[in-house]
Amino acid sequence: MAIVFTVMSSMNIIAILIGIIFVNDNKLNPAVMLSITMSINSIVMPILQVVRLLGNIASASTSSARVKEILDRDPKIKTNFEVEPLADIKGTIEFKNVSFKYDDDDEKEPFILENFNFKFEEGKSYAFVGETGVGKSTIAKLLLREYDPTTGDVFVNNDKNLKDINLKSYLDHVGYVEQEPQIIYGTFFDNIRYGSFDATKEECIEAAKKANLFDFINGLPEGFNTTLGERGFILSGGQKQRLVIARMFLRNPKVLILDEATSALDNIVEKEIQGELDKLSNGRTTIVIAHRLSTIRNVDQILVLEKGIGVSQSGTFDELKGKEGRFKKLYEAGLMN
Ligand SMILES: Nc1ncnc2c1ncn2[C@@H]1O[C@H](COP(=O)(O)OP(=O)(O)OP(=O)(O)O)[C@@H](O)[C@H]1O
Repeated sequence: MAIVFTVMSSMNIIAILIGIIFVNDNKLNPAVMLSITMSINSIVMPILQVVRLLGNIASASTSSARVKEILDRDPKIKTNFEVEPLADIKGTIEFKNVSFKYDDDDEKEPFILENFNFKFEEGKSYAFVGETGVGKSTIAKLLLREYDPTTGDVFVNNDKNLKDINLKSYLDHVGYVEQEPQIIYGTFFDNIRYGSFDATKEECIEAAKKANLFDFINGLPEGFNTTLGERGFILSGGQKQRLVIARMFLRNPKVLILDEATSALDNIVEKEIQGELDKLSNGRTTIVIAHRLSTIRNVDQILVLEKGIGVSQSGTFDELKGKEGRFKKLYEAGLMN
């Protein structure tokens, strides 16, 4: 297209130069030359526009072919929306011979989890600990079905393969408290209701009370109608955590995944929040992805992950802290703080 543009412009300039020579030699009237130049321009400009348009059409059709290629791709995670929804999560959740790596196609990439086997009992609490990068959060991602195992399976309700379950209905029963609490632009009501859109104002207030957030919100001039988020009221780290905990009380999930829920808080706030988290976990299958051992004192079972080994130790906090092994090392390294 640039070539056409250059050729057309050059021809235009040449025509003008020839015209000037003719005018100088008195072979052409200046008025006639002006009208010829204007006529040439009025022919050339539309041709250039058409050429430009053709170029745009060509690049748009290449882009739309790329978009189609992406849309036509089979999603890796099958959502099974056509399958009957899961009414509840009951019984065990089991990882059976699960091996996982993020890039299935890369043979050189090592497995993050290799032949991992574990059964979570209904209503009990578990914590994964281990050095950074060992695969703790990956376990949470597999439970949330952000990924499927490379090999092996995850079974819920004792024997239902997670791959075959209606994904939305499963996730409706799973609560996830992530490292960075997500606050949306909206009021406290909107933020607590986020994820349980049918909840009434009374239910939101009840959830805020359970998360120990009610007195704070009620003390604000606009109460639950205070706007949060970007350009709105800014919450502290602890208040954000409480807001997410209130959301969870409202959603009332059967399975709770807490990914380093208290990592960003100071010790005093962390202790206060821990009380609310313990209340929230009560009676639910709870899986904590932990960095600070102080947050998992009360869980039923701690699993220590080690690179290349998988689960190297398991037991209660008190059992593990007295035993030789990785947990004792982590404990003595000051991860209690
Ligand atoms: N989306 C991803 N794509 C590719 N590799 C990833 C991805 N997410 C994590 N990893 C890699 O997988 C390994 C395990 O990560 P994971 O986050 O599960 O570890 P972790 O034990 O939770 O670590 P941390 O304590 O630092 O959060 C790490 O080597 C990490 O770099």
